[in-house]
Amino acid sequence: MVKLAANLTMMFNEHGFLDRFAAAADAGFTAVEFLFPYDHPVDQIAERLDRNNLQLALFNLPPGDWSAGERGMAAVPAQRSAFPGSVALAIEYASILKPARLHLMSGHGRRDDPEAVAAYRDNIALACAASAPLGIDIVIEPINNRDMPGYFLNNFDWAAALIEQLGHPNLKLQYDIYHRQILHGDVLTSLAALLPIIGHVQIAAVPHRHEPGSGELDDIGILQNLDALGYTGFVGLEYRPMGDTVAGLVWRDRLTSMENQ
Ligand SMILES: O=C(O)C(=O)[C@@H](O)CO
Ligand SMILES: [Mg+2]
Repeated sequence: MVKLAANLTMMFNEHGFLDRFAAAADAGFTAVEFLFPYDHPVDQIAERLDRNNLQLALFNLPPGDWSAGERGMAAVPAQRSAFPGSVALAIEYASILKPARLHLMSGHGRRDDPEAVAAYRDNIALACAASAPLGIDIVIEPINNRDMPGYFLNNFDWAAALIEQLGHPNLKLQYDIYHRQILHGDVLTSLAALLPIIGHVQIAAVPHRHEPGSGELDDIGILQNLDALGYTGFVGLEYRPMGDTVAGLVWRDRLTSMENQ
């Protein structure tokens, strides 16, 4: 049975951020994830997790100035001096919130730029070293160019080769099925091949990023396949509900009834 984590940045937007924890628990979730906690005092988030008996699957390191279009700092040479401070902030939150994984975003850049690649490798090493004592994995996620034009990490094979080359024991792949399908397709075969390095999975229907099962792939079949492969991590539900979040959860009932067959 796959372990689902509601993504509180995208789901339950009927409520303010801190109230989404109770809404997710009321809807039957036992785990959540979100993109960025940094606008809220860490103790308030910890209290909501605790009060609602929720595990935290994942959140992201600070992305730079999101409203100015920045989407991470790790592969951005001009951000080298700011990067250690961003890791320190993430570790401050993580030491209290205790997520299973932290997602490190690359930012914009080109993989044929040696300075960007060098910054990325060095910054990954720094983030892995800082999170290892907490028992937390760093995950890196290839993101498609349609949603994030110019994003540095936009290739699954390149990401997998880098993870192998760097050899950090706590560096893993964030496999987002939505991005995978848009970038390369071949979801089932690549899930099986990459399973040993996958630290976190996310899902949304392609192409509109709505509820699983509402797009071009058999998302429920893919989740069953992932389970059969022996994946034991979380699956983050990183989708934008078409309407009311709870009403849209009928797809989850279909998954559960198939799992119980
Ligand atoms: O966009 C995604 O996919 C993510 O997982 C985010 O963490 C980054 O926007
Ligand atoms: Mg994702």
